[in-house]
Amino acid sequence: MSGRPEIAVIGAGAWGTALAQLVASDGRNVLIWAYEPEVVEAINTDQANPAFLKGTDLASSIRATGDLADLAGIPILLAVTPAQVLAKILSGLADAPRDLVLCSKGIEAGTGRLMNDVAREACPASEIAVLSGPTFAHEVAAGLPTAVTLACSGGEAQWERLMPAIARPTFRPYYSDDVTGAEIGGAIKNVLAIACGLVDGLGLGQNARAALIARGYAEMLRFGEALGARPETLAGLCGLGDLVLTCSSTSSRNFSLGIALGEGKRADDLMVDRTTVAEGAFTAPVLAALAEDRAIAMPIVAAVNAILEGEPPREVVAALLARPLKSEQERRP
Ligand SMILES: NC(=O)c1ccc[n+]([C@@H]2O[C@H](COP(=O)([O-])OP(=O)(O)OC[C@H]3O[C@@H](n4cnc5c(N)ncnc54)[C@H](O)[C@@H]3O)[C@@H](O)[C@H]2O)c1
Ligand SMILES: O=P(O)(O)OC[C@H](O)CO
Repeated sequence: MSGRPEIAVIGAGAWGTALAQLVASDGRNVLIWAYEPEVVEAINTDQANPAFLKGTDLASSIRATGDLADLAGIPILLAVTPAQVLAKILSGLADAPRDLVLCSKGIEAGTGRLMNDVAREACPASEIAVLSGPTFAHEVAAGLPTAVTLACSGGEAQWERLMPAIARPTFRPYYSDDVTGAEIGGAIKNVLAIACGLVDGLGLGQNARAALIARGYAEMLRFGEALGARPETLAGLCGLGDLVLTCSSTSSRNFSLGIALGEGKRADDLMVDRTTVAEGAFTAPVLAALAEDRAIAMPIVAAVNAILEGEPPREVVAALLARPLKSEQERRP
């Protein structure tokens, strides 16, 4: 790499690495921060990240570091860590005016904060944006056509700054200024994907899966409304779009986790040795608690949480089906 990087990526999992490859595809210098020293080494030595994105030859303009201090002065940072460690990692960054684009999907356990709340507190000088949508990392890394929501707290001026950095011929961001809506879609679809995987694992059929997607979307809309998200945001790529992708493919870690739970494996055993992140397992408890505190009817989210806590899936499903019949627009459980 010659010259100062214009973009940095924080987090070298599958998605951070794919985004680095995407933004480097026009020859831009990109610096990626990785948590594991061996990932830094593999990227700098072999232009590869076999631990998290096997089979991709990374662009020569991508370099890696394990030192957050190296990111100082870079005007655009893409934050792509697991949601539960974002606060800790951002607290290690020197605060400075810059564009901070949040690409993680989840809600912080313990605090109930969305990622933009986490980032505003850790990096008050930054302007926050949220990039979210139906995006399997391996497809983006392969240059397959993809579209996302890019919600900019800094409005159109920030969008104009970010476009040249992020849009590419096969990667189409769509503008929004609804940062909260963009985040809620991505966080909740992970929990609903576990629910749809459970349907597969339990052999409950495709009617049940379609019902869960539609009724899960109703839960997403109710939660979004309570937090001030716009329904049209949730009807877009970052909500419905991502729900459709993640609830129907074994490429989704969340969907696959649901299948394994439905087949009778225990959540504790499935989570213990994981190196990749299934965010829905961390979001489900905090989301279920937030919904209960605010009296937002989210029975599917509560059911997923109960199964993650060890309740037998078939009993949880039976209880879900035994609820009183009601209007499709009813807002109570
Ligand atoms: N993979 C995808 O297709 C995809 C697409 C869109 C969004 N996302 C979101 O991006 C975020 C990152 O997911 P991913 O798929 O890139 O990760 P991954 O599952 O591929 O890898 C796990 C990541 O967690 C990091 N990690 C583990 N423990 C850590 C710690 N203590 N501190 C800091 N980092 C630690 C690892 O370094 C690695 O980067 C998640 O919120 C995910 O929902 C993923
Ligand atoms: O593999 P998952 O379930 O984390 O899904 C990845 C992306 O969020 C899909 O948009």
